[in-house]
Amino acid sequence: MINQTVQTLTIAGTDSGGGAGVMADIKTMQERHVFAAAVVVAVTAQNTIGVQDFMAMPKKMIEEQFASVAGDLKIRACKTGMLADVATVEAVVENLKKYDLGPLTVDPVMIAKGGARLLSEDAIATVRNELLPLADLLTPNLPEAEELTGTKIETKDQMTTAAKKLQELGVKNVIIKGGHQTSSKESSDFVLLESGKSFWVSSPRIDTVRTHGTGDTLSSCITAEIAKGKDMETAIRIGKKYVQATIANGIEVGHGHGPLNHWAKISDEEVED
Ligand SMILES: Nc1ncnc2c1ncn2[C@@H]1O[C@H](COP(=O)(O)OP(=O)(O)O)[C@@H](O)[C@H]1O
Ligand SMILES: Cc1ncc(COP(=O)(O)OP(=O)(O)O)c(N)n1
Repeated sequence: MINQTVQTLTIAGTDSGGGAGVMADIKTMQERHVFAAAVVVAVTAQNTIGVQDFMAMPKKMIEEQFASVAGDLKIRACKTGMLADVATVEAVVENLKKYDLGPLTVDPVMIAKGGARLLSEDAIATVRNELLPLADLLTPNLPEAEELTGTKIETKDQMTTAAKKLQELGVKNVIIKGGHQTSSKESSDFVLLESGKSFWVSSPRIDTVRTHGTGDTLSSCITAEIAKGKDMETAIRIGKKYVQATIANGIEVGHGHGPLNHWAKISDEEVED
């Protein structure tokens, strides 16, 4: 008898250009050897140059996708990405409460690298008050952590304080990503675990414009590792190694912020599944 394949779910928006959102999530999960399903909550017309347009899915369609997935698959871990607006966040929260989809990683996507808003301003409070308390892991970048905590974050000390504030909002584990700190030679993310343990995961900053989808890739890799049964710290460390490899081994696609190389491999001891 064949063991059941580890199944994961992304709940996010699509990227027609293939670099971010559901597309980056599925490529990452596939590369990390788990099966990926998707509840598409928004569709974007997007490429490496920017987001040209987007449309959120109607509530009924979101509900039906959740029912289809939960009615057939055994999801071991899931993640959220772009959630567009208040109605979409509320629909996702309702369905996350309804079905057992395993540990939840929330990537609170707000603004794309090109500057386009992927979450309406009035939906930030809904994410903070309704979605965050459901999250096993929250993965904000610096501007997202600033919005969610209502504080300016410019220093490492401010990152650690913000992580504590985010935990107070009901999130179990937090990783604040430092990718936007472009003046630093290292790309350092701060992790605060449920146990109170905290640490930095750092890697050399790579000087490239090909960083479209870094946040999605990190959060979906961590989700895949959690689904495979890795503990939170190990899953985060593998996620960081994988995202570094996908940036370091760049591919040439498009004319703007190019996508990552999801084929990039990390060494066997980190893959160990
Ligand atoms: N130029 C870079 N070199 C190395 N790592 C990077 C670089 N840019 C981002 N990262 C890493 O990619 C991950 C995603 O970070 P970030 O870009 O801040 O998220 P987002 O895509 O959500 O804005 C983090 O682990 C961060 O440290
Ligand atoms: C549909 C969609 N979802 C998420 C993002 C943002 O992805 P992220 O990994 O934060 O990468 P950048 O936008 O910062 O390149 C997106 N662009 N589209």
